[in-house]
Amino acid sequence: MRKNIVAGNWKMNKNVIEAQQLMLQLVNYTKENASNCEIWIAPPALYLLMAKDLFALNEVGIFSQDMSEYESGAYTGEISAEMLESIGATGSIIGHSERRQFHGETDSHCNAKIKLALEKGLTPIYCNGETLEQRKSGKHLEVVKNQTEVALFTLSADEIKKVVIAYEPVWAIGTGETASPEQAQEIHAHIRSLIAEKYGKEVADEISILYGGSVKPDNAKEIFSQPDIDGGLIGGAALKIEDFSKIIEAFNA
Ligand SMILES: O=C[C@H](O)COP(=O)(O)O
Repeated sequence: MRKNIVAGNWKMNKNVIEAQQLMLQLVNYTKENASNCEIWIAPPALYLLMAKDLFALNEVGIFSQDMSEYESGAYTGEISAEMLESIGATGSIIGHSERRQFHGETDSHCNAKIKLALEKGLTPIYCNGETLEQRKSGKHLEVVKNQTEVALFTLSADEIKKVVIAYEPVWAIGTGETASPEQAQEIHAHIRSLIAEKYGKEVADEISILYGGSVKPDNAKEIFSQPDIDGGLIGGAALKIEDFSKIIEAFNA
């Protein structure tokens, strides 16, 4: 079901004490403040169990930042969908551009991971987006189309409805440069229309599409107010409760 979501991707930040402190701040924040969106966090994998414990009584979704395309076995360093399911995780980020850039992840890998996640009842947050070069050469719509088709279009209508998509232009990640609300809206509408063409409008309208790339307290409201933008996947600004909470509050009237 389409919902408004603010998801924090902590990436490779915070030692265990700092992670615990930020989680406790978020536990307190969510106890004291009602919000008009779902709140999800993706801490480093090492802290997922701690997150499950600390948020046991809060409605905060707990996500891994990646998961394996393999089911189980001799894959050193990997975390499986089944492991995530077994600790009660909500889901996993899949295909983040940093995984693509530094670990050679492709949309075919994403497709395999998404299927495994769905089989285990996990919510995949599938990330896509173009590089600066691709945008400058006017290929952004085509790139995102290709990514979306390869990663998602082998899914059934029932399956794709359970996927959350995060459009993250690579040139806006951690750079302080944000896509304008209009640029982001253009791609979000494009993704939704691709899904509508393939699966029908009803299915497309059920899918939450998040924007990621230098979302901050001072630009969140304008970005989230676009008709096809259902929230954000937040990096740097998810690392401080003051910033993250203000972004959550961008959904308040
Ligand atoms: O996963 C989050 C995105 O990569 C955005 O990161 P950022 O908010 O630091 O630009």
